[in-house]
Formats: sequence, structure tokens, C-alpha cells
Amino acid sequence: MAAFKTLDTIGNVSGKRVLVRVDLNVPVADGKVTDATRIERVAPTITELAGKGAKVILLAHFGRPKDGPDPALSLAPIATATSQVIGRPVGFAADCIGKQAAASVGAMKDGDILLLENTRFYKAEEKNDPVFVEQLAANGDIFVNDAFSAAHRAHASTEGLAHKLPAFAGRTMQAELEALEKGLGNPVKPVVAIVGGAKVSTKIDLLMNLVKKVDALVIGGGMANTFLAARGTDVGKSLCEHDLAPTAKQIMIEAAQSGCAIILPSDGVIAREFKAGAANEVVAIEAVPADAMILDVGPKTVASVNDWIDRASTLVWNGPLGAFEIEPFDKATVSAAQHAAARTKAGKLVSVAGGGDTVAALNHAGVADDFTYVSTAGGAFLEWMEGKELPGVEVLKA
Ligand SMILES: Nc1ncnc2c1ncn2[C@@H]1O[C@H](COP(=O)(O)OP(=O)(O)O)[C@@H](O)[C@H]1O
Ligand SMILES: O=C(OP(=O)(O)O)[C@H](O)COP(=O)(O)O
Repeated sequence: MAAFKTLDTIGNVSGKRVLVRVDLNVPVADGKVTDATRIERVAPTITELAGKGAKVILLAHFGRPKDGPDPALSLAPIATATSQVIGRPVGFAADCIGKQAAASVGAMKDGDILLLENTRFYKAEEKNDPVFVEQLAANGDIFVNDAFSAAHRAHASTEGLAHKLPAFAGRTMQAELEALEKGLGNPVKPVVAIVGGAKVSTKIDLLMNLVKKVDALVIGGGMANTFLAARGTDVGKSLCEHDLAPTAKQIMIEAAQSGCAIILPSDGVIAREFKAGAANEVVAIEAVPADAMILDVGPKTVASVNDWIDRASTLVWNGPLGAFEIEPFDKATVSAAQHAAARTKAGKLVSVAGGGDTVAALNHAGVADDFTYVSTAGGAFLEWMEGKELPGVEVLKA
């Protein structure tokens, strides 16, 4: 981390307005945060700056709003959750730029903490629009980026601001990069990756390079369905991005050329409703009915996944194997997580897992503390693993 500007070199922040980019894109159910890991990880940066008398102004996104402000994706409830984690008040401004933001920032006292509304309520955020960067920068004197898990995005609040204001890496950004370098900088082979989850379109391209770096790629969750469909297996009503079949095919060709084994589910747990306790059954993957969804990988697949974990010296994992939030579709994820944790505890495996929902899944399985390292990042972690430069990190280099 010597090449990065960290909080150690930030100087006197007392009375300064410090814009802190955090990742508060946390799992929420029925309006409640179900896993606060990302909030807990950024807490040290927030309390350190506030403790030094800074006015700490938090910038964050939540979900992927399509057309401007969406009340369902407001950060207001997350301000309350952040306050509970930090143990001190966190104010909230209903806009991240303009008069409302300026008025809330103007009313802050030294040491106060304020969360601004979802930056993605403006399309200009994702476009890294210079005018929007100026509008954000108007409320700050210094920029601190503590959102490693959003550092693969070249957005206004993750990249643009760092060009506009004196910029520093927060404590979590620093810790994530150090821990990933330590755990995976020179991974012991065989390296096995497990990739699952639901963000198929934003993660599938990463797999093209990942197959060149790992010895085996186990694909589960929603991601697997796109690969299954690409090879001609009918996945019924499962989450599947059929238009990405050519990409999936290309990845399988690339993997064969690179000597990377691709492991797809051989069976699945199917249901007709996406809800806890939905009637379900295990079927061979070739026998998914047209009106059913695969919500978890089946027991034969779990045995195979655990076997690949046994063969690995290093495990890299992003994305749950099934819809783990709704029982009983958590079984495969829990089994694989517990298996990897036991191998890690026995000193036989270096296990690094990451992603907002993956962390929640490991917590649900009760094994997050038994992994070698758990990153808050999913996509960013995979891109780091690929060897890609992350825009939000590059811009912090001294
Ligand atoms: N077979 C499946 N069908 C539908 N959703 C799934 C399936 N498998 C996993 N998921 C969903 O994937 C989501 C997590 O995906 P993702 O956001 O890519 O992971 P992370 O946040 O760890 O990077 C979870 O909400 C989970 O319910
Ligand atoms: O949750 C996140 O990433 P992850 O699902 O890869 O862990 C980050 O907040 C980035 O969100 P994005 O993938 O909508 O840009």
C-alpha cells in the first residue's frame, strides 16, 4: 500500500468537509438490513475521521435504479442502520447534490456524520459526468474512498471525485487490498473458483479472463443457468440471460484451451414460486420442467462442489450457489461454505470469498470467521483477481 495515499497522510481534517465514498449496498429484506458487514467494515474510517473533527459526508449507491429517484432504493433506512453500527447519530439528506445537500452539509458541526441520498438517482453518476462530479465536489474539501467493492466502477463518486479533490484511500480500501495481496498475490495451485449469484450480465465477462488464472471454475446459482442454456439444456423459468449464451460458449472454449475445468450443476432444486418454503423437488438438470425455476443446485452437484474444494489448495468464491435467502434453497451454499471452512481450519485450504450477498451467505452458514479472508467485494474482487486495474483504486495511487 505504500503507493497509495492513505489516512496516515491526510493531515489535519478538523473542520474540513470530507466526502467519504462507502459501499452501503447491503442486503435488505422487509426494510431491514439483513447483513451489516459492509457497514461494519467502513465504520473505522468514519469514526476515525469524525473523531479527528472532520465533517464526515457519506456518499453511496444502493441497488441499480433505472429511471432516477426510486423510493424503494432510498438510502434513508441505511442511515439508521449505519447509526446503529457506529453508535452515534448519522444524519440524512434527501439529495446528494444541489440545495438540499448543501443545506444539510452547511448545518454540520465538526465531528458530525451525514449520509447523502443514493448517488445513482442521477444517471450522471454512472456516466462519470464532469458536471455531476463538480456538483458532488461542491460539498467537500477532501475525498476519501473506502468502497473497494465499488472500485471496479469508474463512476463520479468512485473515480471522478478523486481527480477533483485531494484523494485518499480509507482504512477498508487499504485493508482489502493488503489482505487480497497477502491471500491471493501468489496463490498456491490448484486454484478453484466458485462463481454463482445473480449478477450474470455484469460478471460473465470476468470469467473469460478468470478461466486463464484458475484450474477449475465451478459455476452455480443464477450464473449456471446461462451456461446450461448455452449448451442446450432447458432451464425452464430459471433466472437466465439467454442473450449471453454466445459469451458463455466462448468462455467454455477459452477454458478448454487454458486447461481450466468447468463444472456445471448436474442436478437442481426446482420450485414454481420464489419464496421461503415453496414446494420443491430435486431433478436431474436435463429434466427441469418448462414452468419451474432452479433455485438451488442439487445434492449430487453439492458433492461434486465439495470434491473440487477438497482438490483445491486455494479457493476463490463469489456468488451463492442458490437463492440462499429463502430456505430451503440455502442448502448447497451452506454445505459448500461449511466444507470450505472446515478445510481452511484444518490448514489445507486458503479460502478467499467476497461479495455483498456472499458475505451474508457465509454469515448465514456461520462460517465467515473461518475463511482465510472475506472481502466485502464481489465483482471488484473478481476483477482484481483477473489482474485488471480498478479505476477507483488506480486514481488513489500517489
Ligand atoms: N438459482 C438462482 N435463482 C435466482 N437467484 C439466485 C440463484 N442463485 C443465487 N441467486 C441470488 O443471487 C444473489 C446474489 O448474487 P450476487 O449479487 O451476484 O452476489 P454477491 O453480492 O455476493 O456478489 C442472491 O440474492 C441469491 O438469491
Ligand atoms: O454489491 C456490489 O457488488 P457485488 O454484488 O459484486 O458484491 C457493489 O455495491 C457494486 O454494485 P454494482 O454491481 O451494482 O455496481
